[in-house]
Amino acid sequence: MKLSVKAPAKINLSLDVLNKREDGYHEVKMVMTQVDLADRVELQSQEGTKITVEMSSGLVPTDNRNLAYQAAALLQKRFTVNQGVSIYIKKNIPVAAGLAGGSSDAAAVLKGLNILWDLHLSKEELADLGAEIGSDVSFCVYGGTALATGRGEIIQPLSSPPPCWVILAKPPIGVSTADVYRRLSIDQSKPNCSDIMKRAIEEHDYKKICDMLSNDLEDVTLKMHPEVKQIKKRMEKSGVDAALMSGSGPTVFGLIQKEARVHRVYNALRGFCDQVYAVRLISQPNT
Ligand SMILES: C[C@@](CO)(OP(=O)(O)O)[C@H](O)COP(=O)(O)OP(=O)(O)OC[C@H]1O[C@@H](n2ccc(N)nc2=O)[C@H](O)[C@@H]1O
Ligand SMILES: Nc1ncnc2c1ncn2[C@@H]1O[C@H](COP(=O)(O)OP(=O)(O)O)[C@@H](O)[C@H]1O
Repeated sequence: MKLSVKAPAKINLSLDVLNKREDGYHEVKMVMTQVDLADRVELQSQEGTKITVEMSSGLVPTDNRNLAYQAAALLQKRFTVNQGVSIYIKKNIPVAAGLAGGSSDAAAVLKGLNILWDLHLSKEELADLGAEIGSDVSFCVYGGTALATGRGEIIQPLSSPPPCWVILAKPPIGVSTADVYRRLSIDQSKPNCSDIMKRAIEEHDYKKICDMLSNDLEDVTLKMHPEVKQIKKRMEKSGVDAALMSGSGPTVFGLIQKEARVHRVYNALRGFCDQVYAVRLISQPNT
């Protein structure tokens, strides 16, 4: 049997870092949402118990360091599955970009193998397993839009934000999430933006969503990589409604509601940065 699962990218509309925990992770509160830039994950049963991964892009290892491999191995071990799988990933999401491409691939494998291997696990159970692979995997299992707390693995689904275009621009640098968290100094007095962002989404208030875009990790990455700051400035000047860096970066996204403006912004960024995408928010959870 063969199965194909879509693995969409995410952006962080807000990201508050609350404190550093004893286990080395940071307690966060963030509003995340998916966009229609997606990898395609193909799963095919294979003889024996071997797990193999192939990718269209050579940038990511295909051995047990691959998050898709880890997802399959986790299910196989936890539920003593006596079957193998070959995984092919058509990579469309830029790697190490703050867009959770690897986490989304892992979530797609969990969801796909749940069907292929007849495991009958609930979304909650899949999300709990996802948290063992990475902090962003649980959100990717749910998909859509959500408030994420804990280290990012506690998910409260939210309604969809008002429809809009999203311009993504990724400079040719990779950013290590661990490195960005390590360099952050937490400002405890800073107001918490995610609660207001959550309310703005519930109220379907596009202007408030734009006004409240906020990311505590942005300053850290902008200081390390001034070219990210340049891209953000360029985006703001070219006419987006609001712009922000996603996750630990370096991708910057801009929100636009007027379709007539999308081409202008896209072209202004294309002259400046190789990887630019004009996509839309996904309005329904990806089941
Ligand atoms: C920053 C965010 C925002 O959505 O996204 P990305 O920029 O990676 O897309 C996430 O918090 C990233 O999630 P993810 O990429 O799954 O992180 P993990 O693999 O769990 O952790 C990588 C490393 O980041 C640090 N880390 C991660 C999450 C967290 N809440 N606190 C941390 O301090 C830890 O040092 C950890 O070893
Ligand atoms: N299937 C995968 N796709 C992308 N990256 C992966 C995958 N498996 C493991 N990785 C590793 O995970 C790291 C983070 O990748 P990614 O999920 O693309 O970025 P981010 O965490 O910034 O959103 C990279 O260093 C990459 O080598």
